[in-house]
Amino acid sequence: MTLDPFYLIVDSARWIERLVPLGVKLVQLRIKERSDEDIRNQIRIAKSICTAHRCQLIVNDFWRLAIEEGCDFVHLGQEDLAEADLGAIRAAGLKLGLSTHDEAELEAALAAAPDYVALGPIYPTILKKMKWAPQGLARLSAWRERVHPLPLVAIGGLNPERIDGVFAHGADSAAVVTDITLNADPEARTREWIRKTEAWR
Ligand SMILES: Cc1ncc(COP(=O)(O)OP(=O)(O)O)c(N)n1
Ligand SMILES: Cc1nc(C(=O)O)sc1CCOP(=O)(O)O
Ligand SMILES: [Mg+2]
Repeated sequence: MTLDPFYLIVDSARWIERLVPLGVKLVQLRIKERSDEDIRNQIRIAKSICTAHRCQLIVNDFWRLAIEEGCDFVHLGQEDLAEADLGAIRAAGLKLGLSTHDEAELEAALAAAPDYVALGPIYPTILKKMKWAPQGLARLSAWRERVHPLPLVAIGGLNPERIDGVFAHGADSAAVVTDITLNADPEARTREWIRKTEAWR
């Protein structure tokens, strides 16, 4: 399986409506602290937009809703993984991406036979408080060796200036939130990301 090198992560279907039509091919819907009803509704809208634009939708955390809504890819962190029913996810035909932040998490992730592994935060992130120091690029290269032949996703503090570095150190896809969603012109920044990742596509 291959992943698009530009992996957009957003917190609403509204963002998906705005940015996916620009040519985004891989997007994660990462919604926190909303009712199941609201999240279900946003998954529905996101799925319909992504289908129309041939964009791969990945649902973060809410694997039950993803199954019920006929999605085909979920992302889970280690705490999510501990509580998830992997058998049910697989039986429903969903692909699975997993977060890792240290050796123990990498072992646990590989044991779950995921479809990709993410390593973060590569650089400091302002999106959420994290207990891990920035991993840096050398760690990404080490993960590349360990994760092969699975795709490796880099996440945390990425921007267009840092893209070439993460790919040169073995990432297959660069995931991003605030560099786009907090940008003064998210549409222009999205186009810049698509251009900058073209060489890796
Ligand atoms: C591509 C990607 N990598 C890592 C994460 C983080 O997942 P998790 O550790 O479960 O934290 P939350 O995103 O749920 O706060 C991710 N979502 N996507
Ligand atoms: C959601 C998330 N997970 C991370 C991890 O390391 O697992 S870093 C991160 C935040 C990514 O946002 P930004 O691109 O704004 O730094
Ligand atoms: Mg999670």
